[in-house]
Amino acid sequence: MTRPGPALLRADGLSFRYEPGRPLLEGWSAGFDAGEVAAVTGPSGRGKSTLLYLLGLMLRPVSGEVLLDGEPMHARPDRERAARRAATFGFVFQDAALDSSRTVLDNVLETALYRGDDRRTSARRAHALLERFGVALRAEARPGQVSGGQAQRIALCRALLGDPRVLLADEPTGNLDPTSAEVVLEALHEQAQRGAAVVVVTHDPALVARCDRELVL
Ligand SMILES: Nc1ncnc2c1ncn2[C@@H]1O[C@H](COP(=O)(O)OP(=O)(O)OP(=O)(O)O)[C@@H](O)[C@H]1O
Repeated sequence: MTRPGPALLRADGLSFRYEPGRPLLEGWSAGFDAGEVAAVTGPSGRGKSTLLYLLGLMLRPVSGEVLLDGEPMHARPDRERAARRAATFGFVFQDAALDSSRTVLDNVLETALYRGDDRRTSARRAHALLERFGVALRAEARPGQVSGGQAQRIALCRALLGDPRVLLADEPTGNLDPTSAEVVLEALHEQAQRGAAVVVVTHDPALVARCDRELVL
């Protein structure tokens, strides 16, 4: 009999607090499978963004583990965690987190170039993504010259550029009109259909209703 493999991404007994601070997570566990869009919801300040940082290997838990393909990541050295992050994860930060000193295109290319991907191939793909999300004309602009909603779509382009196996998105439709939000939601589902585990932090009940599962923090 074949047993199901490990979840693509798994949180196992995660505890975390900022120092000094009250515990945000205590023994939190969940699995995220390929092909699934999971929503993480809960009141403001409960630790949803922090959970994404833990899942995305940007923070280390106080105790517990994040497992990628069943492999525990806690004890891996920073350099290996960063390399795994660049190879596996796409991250859409809540405030887009674009570097204002670089053009939009260079922001989208940032992780790909860190990974050592070919610049010309990556740039072609970046242009196609910017086109798809309606921000191609802004490719040579600086992030300070684009709107909040455009910045959010640019951040999504950066996250999708490497065809990530895990896509972590923090309020990815927060600044968007309904039509643009729909385009983003479709992109999240498409990435899941391509075999990614997608985790979306959101306060939007309409978005939650369109996810496969809701985890309430
Ligand atoms: N770097 C930090 N140092 C100390 N405390 C922090 C830090 N980042 C966040 N916090 C605190 O941790 C708590 C959880 O923050 P977090 O952003 O994870 O919550 P959230 O659920 O995503 O909130 P929201 O829905 O408002 O975005 C908050 O009280 C916040 O002030």
